[in-house]
Amino acid sequence: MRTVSAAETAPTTHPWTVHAEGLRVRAGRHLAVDGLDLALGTGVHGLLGPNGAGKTTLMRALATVLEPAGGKLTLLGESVDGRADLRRVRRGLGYLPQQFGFYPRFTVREFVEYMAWLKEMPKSLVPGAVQRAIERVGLADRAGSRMKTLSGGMLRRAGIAQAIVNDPAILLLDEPTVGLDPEQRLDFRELLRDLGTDCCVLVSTHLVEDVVAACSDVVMMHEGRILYQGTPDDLIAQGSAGDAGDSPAERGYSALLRRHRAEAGR
Ligand SMILES: Nc1ncnc2c1ncn2[C@@H]1O[C@H](COP(=O)(O)OP(=O)(O)OP(=O)(O)O)[C@@H](O)[C@H]1O
Repeated sequence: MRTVSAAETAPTTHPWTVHAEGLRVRAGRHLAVDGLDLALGTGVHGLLGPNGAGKTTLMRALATVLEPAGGKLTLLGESVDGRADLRRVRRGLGYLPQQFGFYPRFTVREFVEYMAWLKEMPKSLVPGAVQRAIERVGLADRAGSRMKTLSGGMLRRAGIAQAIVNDPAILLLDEPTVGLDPEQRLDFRELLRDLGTDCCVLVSTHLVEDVVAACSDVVMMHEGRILYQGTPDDLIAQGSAGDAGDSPAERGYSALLRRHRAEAGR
């Protein structure tokens, strides 16, 4: 039986949650996203690609931190361009950047509350939402600890808590498993699957195994474009015994890159 990807099961009568056509985005002076087409609906989408593929730049554009330099980008049915009022879209977004800033003297609870306030959440909903987000990432027993006293993995989890506090419709997680120990990674996969039941989650990672375990859809980027989109099973089917990698999914990933580079004459 063929597994169906989230992109295929998304309703066709509604706009995609995330839709890009010929999208171009600059990182500094470099055109890091260059003619990218992408359609994402509800589910967990794993974003893979070699260093410098443009994953972070794409994430930053979807988070409305970077303005597109060209092409079309639609988020939650709203067109994102220089003239757009992005407040409604931003209220529906959650974003964990690769590096995020915080006041070191804030407690975990204060940090997540502060982010809820920045997202313009109704005041009466904040305490409950903050508590729920902190519990979901397994930090309830550290809610009163100052951010500066947390380990790297705990900081990452606090970052995820702030990203989900507003129950976003689009959740963007840029390398969220960096610094997590193996047990936390397993918990995180479960959290991802749970979040993906009613949210469009895009998670960038170099850990192909996390994608296979937790994602319904694999999106692979190379040189600013989408090289491949399919299910984890489809990704695995791309590889063979001779391809580089320690697992069937890694071999599928290597095979796709190898073929693409061969076709491009590199
Ligand atoms: N501020 C900048 N100025 C110039 N070039 C940049 C800037 N930021 C990124 N780039 C370049 O843009 C390209 C894409 O970078 P990006 O960080 O989006 O890739 P990535 O896929 O997230 O990489 P990684 O897996 O290493 O995090 C790279 O070639 C990078 O060197």
